Amino acid sequence: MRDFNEPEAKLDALLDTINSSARQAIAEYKKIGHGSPRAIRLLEGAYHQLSSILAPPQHAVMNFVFNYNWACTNVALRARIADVLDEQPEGLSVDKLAEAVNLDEIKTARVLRAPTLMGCFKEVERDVFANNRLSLILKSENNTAWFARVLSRHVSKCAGVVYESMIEEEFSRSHEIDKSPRDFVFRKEGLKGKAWKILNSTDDETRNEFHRGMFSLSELHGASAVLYHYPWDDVSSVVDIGCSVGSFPTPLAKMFPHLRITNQDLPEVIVQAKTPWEENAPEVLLDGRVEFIPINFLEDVPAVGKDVYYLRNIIHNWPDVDATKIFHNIRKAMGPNSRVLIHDCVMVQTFQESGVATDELTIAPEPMLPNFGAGSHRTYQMDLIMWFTLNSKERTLDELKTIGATVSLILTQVYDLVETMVVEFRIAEI
Ligand SMILES: C[S@@+](CC[C@H](N)C(=O)[O-])C[C@H]1O[C@@H](n2cnc3c(N)ncnc32)[C@H](O)[C@@H]1O
Repeated sequence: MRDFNEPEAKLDALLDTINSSARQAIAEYKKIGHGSPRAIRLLEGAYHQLSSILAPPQHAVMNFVFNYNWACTNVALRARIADVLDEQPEGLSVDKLAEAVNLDEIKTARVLRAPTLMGCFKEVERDVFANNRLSLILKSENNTAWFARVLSRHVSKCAGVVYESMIEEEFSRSHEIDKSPRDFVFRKEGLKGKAWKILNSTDDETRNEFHRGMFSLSELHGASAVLYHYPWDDVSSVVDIGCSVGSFPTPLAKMFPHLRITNQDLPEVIVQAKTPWEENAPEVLLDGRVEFIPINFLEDVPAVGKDVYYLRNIIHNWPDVDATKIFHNIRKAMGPNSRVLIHDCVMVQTFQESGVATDELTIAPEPMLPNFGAGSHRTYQMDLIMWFTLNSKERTLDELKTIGATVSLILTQVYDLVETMVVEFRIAEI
């Protein structure tokens, strides 16, 4: 056992973790083109922790704010620079590139150099840029490009007023959904609109942006891992509550032909929800294994007596009072063998709490922070996005348990899928 009170032992252990996780990621990269999320979580967490110990403090701290890569990425996305470069795999001089996207040449080069430093785009010779493995993701055909565009354009605006929203009387101590920094921005700009009305808007561009963003989030989170990790063979019916346009239930139906699936979302979404099924899984529609039922889950009870009530990226959208209403309505629909699956990012503390069960969670090896530190970067950023846009949050397992307990549901199983977790609840036996 190493004594981590000795600073050197700590540094050596972090270096060992970097070494072993990097070796694992390299082996995976050779096979599938990238390291697995599990290896990358360890690697990112360990090297950030090591560098924050070794670097001058002002250097480490200023890196938090010396970070305008989001602004440069936003320009690249909106000007579709990766699409233009894609036609010139050997590289394109910045004067021609700037002309093609109708921007200033000198500014375009500066916008590209900051992400290039981080490995996104390549300067093949002075003022000649080309795509590389990372910048190809920014091509407009990719869902990730759309999600990155929404975050860097809209959410960054909400982030800019967080402190103001925390000291303005009406917003400061409110945890209601319509008192988010986004609402603060809207009020300042004289705009109106509830978040879900806008996201499910009748304006095709906004709606398309949102739907592609949701597909991207699921890709980013590797959320399809739930298809392989949950025992779907043991259930026969699944309700996807807040299904959107079906990025989860369509592959589920294809992989498990015995399942009967109910899609539930707001009426305006259910109208659009059939199209992707017609395009991607028409055989399931023809089999009659899938149904579409509109719902307002804050008020209505979902389809009754099904085996699984699955909610992905739903509970994190709602403050506690609304999340409790959703649980309450589902509880009314459940039969004795039903279970609820909450599929969200789950917050794990940066410290080891004595007496708090960690269930099935993977805890990082010492001397790393128990939650892998920077290896959990995206989870903590998602939590902030939920706050900035919906005054909501990602939750800890204990917070989820507390909401479940209000309707006599107990946590029975946790599946740690690295970027997200699937948390199973069943009716508590009395
Ligand atoms: C963040 S999206 C998640 C979509 C999908 N579960 C996924 O992971 O891709 C949230 C979904 O909740 C739906 N929603 C919002 N408010 C709702 C309500 N009151 N009743 C039913 N669905 C609602 C939205 O229309 C949207 O499709």
